[in-house]
Amino acid sequence: MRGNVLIAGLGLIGGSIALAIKRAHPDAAMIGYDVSGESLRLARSLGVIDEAVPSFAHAACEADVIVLAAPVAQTQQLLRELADLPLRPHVIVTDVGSTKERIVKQALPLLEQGVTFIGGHPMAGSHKSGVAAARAHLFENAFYILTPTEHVKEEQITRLKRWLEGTKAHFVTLTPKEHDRIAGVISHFPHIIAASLVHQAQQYEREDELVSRLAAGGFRDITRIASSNPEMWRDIFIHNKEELLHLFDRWIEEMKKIRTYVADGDSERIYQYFHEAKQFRDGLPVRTKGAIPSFYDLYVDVPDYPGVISEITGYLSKERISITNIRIIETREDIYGVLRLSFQTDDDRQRAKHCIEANTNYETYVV
Ligand SMILES: NC(=O)c1ccc[n+]([C@@H]2O[C@H](COP(=O)([O-])OP(=O)(O)OC[C@H]3O[C@@H](n4cnc5c(N)ncnc54)[C@H](O)[C@@H]3O)[C@@H](O)[C@H]2O)c1
Ligand SMILES: O=C(O)C(=O)C[C@]1(C(=O)O)C=C[C@@H](O)C=C1
Repeated sequence: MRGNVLIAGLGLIGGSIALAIKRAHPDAAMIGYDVSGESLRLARSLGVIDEAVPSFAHAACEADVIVLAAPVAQTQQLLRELADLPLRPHVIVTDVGSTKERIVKQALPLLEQGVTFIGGHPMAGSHKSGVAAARAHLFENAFYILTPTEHVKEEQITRLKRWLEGTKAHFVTLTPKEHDRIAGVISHFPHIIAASLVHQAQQYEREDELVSRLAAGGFRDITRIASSNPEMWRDIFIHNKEELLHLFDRWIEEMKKIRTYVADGDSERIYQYFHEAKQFRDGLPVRTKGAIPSFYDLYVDVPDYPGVISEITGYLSKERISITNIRIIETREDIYGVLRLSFQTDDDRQRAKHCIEANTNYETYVV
């Protein structure tokens, strides 16, 4: 498709959307706007956009598609500005914000003027922020939620999906309320848990500095998202307040319940608690990105001697196969350890498997 695509907010998500749109529509002109001149310059020099513009209003009036990709409170502000501008009659305006009710409400004046606004939320991301972390494949296989109102015609939704087809995401339509309820439990609330675990460890650290030195595997896994952008999460918590207050109450009840099992030394109930959680967690779809990101993991049995990791990564780097994560799962003296290598795609994982098998006699397997 051809046309001017304006991306307002060139961070992780805006940058990734820009790259995905360009991948599917190379003739589209990707125009970027950001309040940060630095992000704008970086986006231009990384080739994420074709043109950087200093004025949102001017570029919006010339745009065929407008993607708002700023933090949610800023997205509301941009929607306010759009409502006073003479936009092209056929323009499609969308956003990528992690909350939907307040944003869609903010878009009502636009919708009442006959402008197409379709709320959107690609359900994949990272704890990293900024355009340097943007990737065209960030949303591959992820769910991409759309929250059109009754003002929006079906053909406009189809047109937006065509613009976004380079994301290779799966589109799902929800009402803004449904969206905020579900995102509350699987995305927003877990961020508070991660942050509060970190706060708890930090308080313990004041009494014993070994705490952070010993914080390893499990703690790191469960608190990864506590490294996310605090501005973004502050805005999400202000937007989805009602749902989150409800989740706090339920969580406190949940903690009281498991606390009682522990206090009573009720081994049967404690076992059941973990067992049921494991069953539900293990049953979640693994190939779909989203709240539980999918990783393409390859396991390698490696002898426990110094240099084995650099040997393997050396073979992979010669073949230009990039690894997204690397971890030794178990090493004890004199026995084989398990090296877990994570890749962005199944294809990378297959290539890595062949490469390691061709260069070593270490056993590899996919679980
Ligand atoms: N990070 C994730 O995992 C994730 C996933 C899905 C959706 N989202 C949503 O995507 C949006 C962007 O998040 P991100 O992770 O890309 O953040 P980011 O911090 O990487 O990027 C945000 C960008 O918006 C710019 N910005 C701020 N105010 C602006 C304004 N008024 N006009 C134009 N640009 C402005 C910032 O300078 C920055 O470059 C947020 O609404 C967030 O809720 C994030
Ligand atoms: O993987 C991560 O780091 C994320 O936090 C991604 C995540 C999530 O909670 O799943 C964060 C916010 C979004 O709106 C969508 C995705």
